[in-house]
Formats: sequence, structure tokens, C-alpha cells
Amino acid sequence: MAICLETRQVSKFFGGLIAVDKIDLEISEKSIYSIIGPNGAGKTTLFNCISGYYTPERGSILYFDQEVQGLSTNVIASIGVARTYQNIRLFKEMTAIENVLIGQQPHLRTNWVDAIVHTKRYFSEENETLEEGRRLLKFVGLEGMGDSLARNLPYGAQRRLEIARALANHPKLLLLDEPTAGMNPQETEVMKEFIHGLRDQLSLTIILIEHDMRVVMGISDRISVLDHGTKIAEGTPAEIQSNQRVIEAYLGAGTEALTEKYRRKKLQ
Ligand SMILES: Nc1ncnc2c1ncn2[C@@H]1O[C@H](COP(=O)(O)OP(=O)(O)OP(=O)(O)O)[C@@H](O)[C@H]1O
Repeated sequence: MAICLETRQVSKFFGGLIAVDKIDLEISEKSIYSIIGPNGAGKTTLFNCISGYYTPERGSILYFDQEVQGLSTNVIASIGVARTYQNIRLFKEMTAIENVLIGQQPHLRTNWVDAIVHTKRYFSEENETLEEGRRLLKFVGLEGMGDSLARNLPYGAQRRLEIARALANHPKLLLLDEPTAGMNPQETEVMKEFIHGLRDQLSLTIILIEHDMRVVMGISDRISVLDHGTKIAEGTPAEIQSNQRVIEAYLGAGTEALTEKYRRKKLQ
């Protein structure tokens, strides 16, 4: 299997703080790869380096063997890397279908002249785009909800809409930052199956930041554990669960802290 993403000795500093410290990852195409670790371990910062929000001070990031560190978010998105966020970032006053259409923007062929003059090409592309948008909403289980305002959708549906918008960019690599944050156990189980299905049906590579261990252990092919910016372990779910260092840093002593974090998020 080809390597979809590789990070080599990636480091990111904020002033004197080393948020990400010499991280090496090798992520196979079409795998589900989870990055776990306690609060402040550097997981989101690493995502931000991969998706172009930050340029790492050191190291390199290879996407299908092409160096991408330092490229803009737009360029990285255009070569097939899409992401969702820890705190849902939808256009809440727009409808569900409008949110998906925005995700399709980078692929449109018509320009503003076509739009003003209302060329045939413009109408034909508009129809195709709407059709594709509806297909994506159906795919994520939001059929018939296209005209609902994003802010009126239930929480779990908003998370799915964010994923539909990310898929509209035709990604090969999807970065999901805490997709089950704030969900109850039932919603979490549904999302877990959904993520699994995404990989199987769309042949995507998925990198997941996730605090819910049922999700992580249930769907990951491999897992990396970060702590204070460094990678302390890597392996299959079974290897990670029996790794003494991980239990001490995270799965053992950290459990209460994690539960508390969920509780706080639910109350927000
Ligand atoms: N923009 C920033 N400026 C300064 N420090 C930052 C910035 N972003 C993150 N940090 C710090 O970098 C460290 C890693 O943060 P990061 O958000 O990547 O951790 P995380 O593992 O994603 O945590 P969580 O699970 O709470 O989301 C933390 O100490 C954090 O305070």
C-alpha cells in the first residue's frame, strides 16, 4: 500500500514552547490512523501543520511523496487534503446545501463573467453542482435537509454537514478533529460506523484526533500517542492498549480528566 502522508521530524514552536517535537509519522493510503494524547499534547497543532495553517519550524511533510510543508491552506486543499474542526465551523446562517456548495467552489470551471452573463455553461455547471451537493447530503444521511439553516440542524447533523462540505472538495486525505466531541454514546456509535464507512466506500485515508477510546480502538488501523509534543508510542489498537507508558500518560491517569473535558464541552 502506498504511503499517503509522511511527517519527518516535524517541529512547531510557539515562542519558547515546543508544541510539536520531532514527530515522525507514516500513514498508509486508505487507512484510518488516530492521533491521541492528553490535552495540550500537540495534536491539533500537528493537524494545523499538515493542512497548511502553520509552517513547521523544522522537518518535512510529504503527501504522496510531494513536500507540502509551508504551502498555503488553499494549495493543500486543492491537492486533496480536507479537514473538519474541533469546534464546528459551518456558515450557520446559510442552508445545509449552501454550506456544501461552498466546499465545491475550488472545482468550479465557470468564472464571474459566466455568472453575470448567465452563459449556458454557467447554468449547466450550476445544475451539476446542485446535483452533486444533494448527493453528498444524502451520502452523509442528511437527505431532504438541504434547505434547513445549518444552525437549526441537530448537533450530530451539523458534524455530518461539516464532513459533507469537506468531501465536496474531493479529498484523498481527510483530517477529522474530534468528530464525536459533545456527542452522547448513541450518537458517538453512529459517527464511529459512519467514519468507518467513509473509508470503505470512498477509499479515503483518514487521520483522526479523538478522545473517545471506544471510537479510537474500534476503527483505527494504527495509532500514535503524543504527550507534551512528542510521540511516546505507535502501534495497533491492541499494542497501544497494553503499552505501559501510554497507560501511565494517558489511558490510566488521564481518564478522569478526559471525562471531565467531555462534561465541560457538553455544558458549553
Ligand atoms: N496559537 C498558539 N499560540 C501559542 N500556544 C499555542 C497555540 N496553539 C497551541 N498552543 C499550545 O501548544 C500546545 C499544544 O496545543 P494543541 O492545541 O496542539 O494540543 P492538543 O493536543 O490538540 O490539545 P486538546 O486535546 O486540548 O485539543 C499547548 O500547550 C497549547 O497551549
